[in-house]
Amino acid sequence: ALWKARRRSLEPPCLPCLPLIGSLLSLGGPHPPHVLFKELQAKYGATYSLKLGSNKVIMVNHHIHAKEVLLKKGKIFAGRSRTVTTDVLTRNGKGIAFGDYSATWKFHRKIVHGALSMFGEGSASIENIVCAEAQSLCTLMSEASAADLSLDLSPELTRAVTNVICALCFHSSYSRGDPEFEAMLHYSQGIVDTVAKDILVDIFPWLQIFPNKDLQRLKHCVSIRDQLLQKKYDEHKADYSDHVQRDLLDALLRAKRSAENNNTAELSAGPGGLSDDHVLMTVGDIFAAGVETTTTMLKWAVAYLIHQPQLQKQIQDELDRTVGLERAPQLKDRGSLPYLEATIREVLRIRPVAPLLVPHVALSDTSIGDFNVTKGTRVVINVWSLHHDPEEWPNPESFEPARFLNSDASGLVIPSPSYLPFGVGQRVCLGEALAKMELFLFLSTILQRFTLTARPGDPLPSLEGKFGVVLQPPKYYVHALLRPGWERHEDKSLNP
Ligand code: HEM
Repeated sequence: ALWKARRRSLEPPCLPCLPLIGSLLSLGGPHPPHVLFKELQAKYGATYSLKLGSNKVIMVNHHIHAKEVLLKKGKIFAGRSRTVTTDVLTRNGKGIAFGDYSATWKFHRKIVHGALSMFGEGSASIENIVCAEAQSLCTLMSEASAADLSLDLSPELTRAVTNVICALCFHSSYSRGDPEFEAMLHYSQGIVDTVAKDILVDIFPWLQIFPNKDLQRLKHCVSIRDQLLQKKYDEHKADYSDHVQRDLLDALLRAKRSAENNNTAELSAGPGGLSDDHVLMTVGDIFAAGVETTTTMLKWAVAYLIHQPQLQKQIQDELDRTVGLERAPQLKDRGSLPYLEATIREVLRIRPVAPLLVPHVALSDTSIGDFNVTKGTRVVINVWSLHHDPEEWPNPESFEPARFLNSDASGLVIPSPSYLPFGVGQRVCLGEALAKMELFLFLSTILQRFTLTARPGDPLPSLEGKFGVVLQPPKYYVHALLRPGWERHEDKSLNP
């Protein structure tokens, strides 16, 4: 009994010397936070804590504890903390990503999940939207290739991915240079930058990287965003019909109306239901969570492909065999392109875009393994540690898509439970299916046509991440070479 009592009162080892950690940790410094927190395991074990005034943070670096937090005790750890910026961004927590766990939040998440799966795998429309964006990106790359120019793909990928999200949320698509679209690109960047900084400061206050002018910038960007969202919302309300669902806004409007007309327990969202603010903030969330992440993963994938011409060749052989040159790749080809799928999985492993997920908060007193956890504690899952655990991933820093292939390379596997690029459980990424679809369609469409190389005379792209908003590859230029056999397809877009 004594032993049990002792066991129960175990506290995770606490980092003793914050000024030291604080000085090691600076965003521009040699150790991005996730790397430093991985290294500290050697001294403190895989689960340890940091205490900062009244805030306590537990850092989880091993998959067993990570799954206890996210799955086994997923509801207990489903909370989020509020910060100054998330309150500004989400009208005091009315979105999903930063909304605290509640009846309204659960209802809200369920509606959005349903609406997204409607557009998800198996359904044609979003696939067509993504394919069209991929084709238009390829046209641009062809023009550059014909003029022997190299491209910074970053803004082009951002534009393409933003257009997909615009189509999904309010069935509008924009051409280059459209003022509304340019405004959107601009404010989105401002929002993602400031919010991500503030989340880091919430967990690691000593970083002190969040000056007042960031808050000013955020407020400005949010007000521009809100005007645009309000305009779209008003338009949707004006021509809403119960019988047509054109996009996510329609789906949310319908859910809101049926909840209002129907007070059954199942549909009830708790006091207040879904307000107009909730609907607007959902769309804001999808933009904030869906653009930068997907774009960044595409940039990492291209950077790694440039490093591995052999891998490009393997994927292209696969494409030539299954898709050929006469049509564009489609989602249904996914099962017959294992090398490409394995490459996507490996990119998500080696450079997880959200290496610390979004911090979770314990909603009541609980435990992780033998360690006590008190209500209100923030829990950070270090996915970087999970994905670079040498026990689970031999040579973790080496980029080897074949890890995800079965022994005769004919099918896919997930070789370790230490793999959570989208999180798991109550707070799992809502856009996982959409993001995977985009990665597959963009990369297959590009590789069908082009071989990607560095700009002549340039070194290969750096594979070191810059930690800021998300884990970003430094800027690089791509020299895209049209593949043999493609000349005759020029000026003609392929239909899926
Ligand atoms: C490759 C691209 C993406 C990656 C790697 C990614 C990863 C993640 C991760 C790690 C989380 C946090 C999980 C947690 O807190 O435990 C998350 C949350 C979220 N993601 Fe994604 N994401 C991606 C794309 C998208 C897209 C395209 C959308 C839009 C539809 C999206 C919408 C969301 C939302 C709404 C949340 C908040 C969920 C919640 O708090 O309940 N994500 N994502």
